[in-house]
Amino acid sequence: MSIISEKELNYWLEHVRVYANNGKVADYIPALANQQPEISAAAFYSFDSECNSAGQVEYTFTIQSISKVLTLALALIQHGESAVFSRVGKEPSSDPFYSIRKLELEEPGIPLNPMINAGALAVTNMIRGRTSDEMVNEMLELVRRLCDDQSITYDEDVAKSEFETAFLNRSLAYFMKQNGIITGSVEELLDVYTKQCAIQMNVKQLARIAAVFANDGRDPNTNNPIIPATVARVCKTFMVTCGMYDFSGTFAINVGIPAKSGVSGAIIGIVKNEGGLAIFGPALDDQGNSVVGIHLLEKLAQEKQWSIF
Ligand SMILES: NC(=O)CC[C@H](N)C(=O)O
Repeated sequence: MSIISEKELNYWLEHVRVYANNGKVADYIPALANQQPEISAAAFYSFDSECNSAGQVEYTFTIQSISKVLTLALALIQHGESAVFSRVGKEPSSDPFYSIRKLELEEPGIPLNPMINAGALAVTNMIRGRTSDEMVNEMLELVRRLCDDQSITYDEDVAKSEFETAFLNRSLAYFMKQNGIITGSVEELLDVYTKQCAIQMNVKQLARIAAVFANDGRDPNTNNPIIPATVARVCKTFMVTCGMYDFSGTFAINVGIPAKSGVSGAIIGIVKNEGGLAIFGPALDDQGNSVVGIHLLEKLAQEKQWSIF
C-alpha cells in the first residue's frame, strides 16, 4: 500500500499550487521561457509499483539538472569512485549552480561537486563512447531502464536552444579543459550535456527513477539491480548535501530527504523504504528550485515525518 493516496496528493498539490505566483520560469534557456507557470503535477511511486499522481500528470518536461545524478551514476558504474573523484570533488559549494568563481579558487582546481554545472560537465566528459551520439545513447539506455520505458528520449528543441546559448557552460568547460580536467572537444561535450539535460518525461516516469534510488538502486517492481547499491548511496548522499543547489542546507532542515531539482521546475525526492516522489511546477525561486515543489515537499515531509535526520 502506498503511503500517499491519490486523494492526499491531490489535496496537497491543490493547497500549494498558488505559490507558483511567487516564482518565475527560467528564461536563460530560451525554450524554457515558454513554459506555463501554472502547470503543476506530482507523483509518488511506491515499492509495490503503485503510482499515485495528481495534477497535469501526462505533461512532459525536461529533467535538466536531475540528469546530473544520473550521469554521476553512469560514470561511477563505468569508472568507479577513485577515477570519478579524481575529476570532481565531494563538497557542497554554497554558490549558485552555474558559478565559475570557485573553479579558480579551490585547489587542485577540480569542480567542488557533481551537482553544480562545472562538476556535471566534468562527469559527463567521462561517459564512454567514441562519439557524442554514443555517449548520449549510453545515458538514454540507463534512463530507459530506470523508467522501464524504451520510448524515453530528449527534446530536440530544448537541447538545441540550450546548446546555442550555453555561453557560461562553455566558459566552465574551456576553463577545465585548460586545466586538464576535461579532455576532447568542448563542443561535443556541450552537445552531450545539453541533450542529457533535455531528456524528457512526465512526472510518473520521473517518480519511478526516484523509486529506484529509494530502493537502493533496484527496480521497484522486480527488485533486480539497475544501479549498484554503493553507487545509489553515493548519489543519494550528494542529493542531501548539494541536490537543491545553494538551498540544500535549509532544505535538509525543513524537509530532510535526498532530493534533486532542475531549472525546468522538476524535483525528485527519495523516501527511504517507501518510494520516490516527483513534482513538476516551472515557476522557480531565486535559487532555481520549483516553488510549488518546495512547498509540497515541506508539507508532505512534515505530515508524513519523512526526514531522515
Ligand atoms: N539547474 C539546472 O537545472 C541547470 C541545467 C541547465 N541545463 C544548465 O546547464 O544551466
